[in-house]
Amino acid sequence: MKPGRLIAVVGPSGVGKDSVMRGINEVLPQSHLVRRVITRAPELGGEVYDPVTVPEFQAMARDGAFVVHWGAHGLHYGIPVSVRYQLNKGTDCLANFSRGALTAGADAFDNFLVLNIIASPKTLASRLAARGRETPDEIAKRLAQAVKPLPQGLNVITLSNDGDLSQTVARAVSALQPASV
Ligand SMILES: Nc1ncnc2c1ncn2[C@@H]1O[C@H](COP(=O)(O)OP(=O)(O)OP(=O)(O)O)[C@@H](O)[C@H]1O
Ligand SMILES: O=P(O)(O)OC[C@H]1O[C@H](OP(=O)(O)O)[C@H](O)[C@@H]1O
Repeated sequence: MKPGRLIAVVGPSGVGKDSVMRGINEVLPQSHLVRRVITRAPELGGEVYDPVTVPEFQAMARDGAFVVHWGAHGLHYGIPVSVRYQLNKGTDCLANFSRGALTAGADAFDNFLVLNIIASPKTLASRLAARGRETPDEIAKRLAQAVKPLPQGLNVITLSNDGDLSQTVARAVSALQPASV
């Protein structure tokens, strides 16, 4: 059985990674949305995740519960090893990833593809403000980290999400074909 692709969705905070991932999954329900483990309070929403405390996260990392994990915005994020079960049965998996963890991801997964979502600074600022998950101070810090180069040598699809979400999703689905997402 051909393993599924780990599709790492990256881009600046507020660009629409989770929205694009959910849209792709609606069009291609045979794909799998990876549920991350995050040291974020449970009630904050924005994506479906497994909330844990920092000591819990550290114990999980020590015990080998993650394929890849990273820190950003004062939080810890982990991709659970259960993703390997999905990949091994040929399912393509969509994971909200960190640009800083792409090299580790490419090392960890055989079939690794990057979906790089971009948008203008003006779009990012208005979307983060409208989402309302972070404070204005946290939003300013996220915007300051909007530009980050991707590592060389990866298989990358870049798409703008400045326009309609449905159009971005349609372009993403088309770019991900003809493989069996
Ligand atoms: N094309 C779009 N047009 C209008 N609003 C959008 C579009 N894409 C996403 N949004 C909205 O922008 C906000 C940020 O989107 P989302 O949470 O998906 O971004 P993200 O990249 O996953 O952010 P983060 O990395 O901070 O979690 C959400 O409120 C979402 O509904
Ligand atoms: O800036 P880079 O390293 O690409 O991404 C860092 C982190 O920012 C976002 O976190 P959140 O989902 O907004 O909390 C991403 O999901 C990633 O985990």
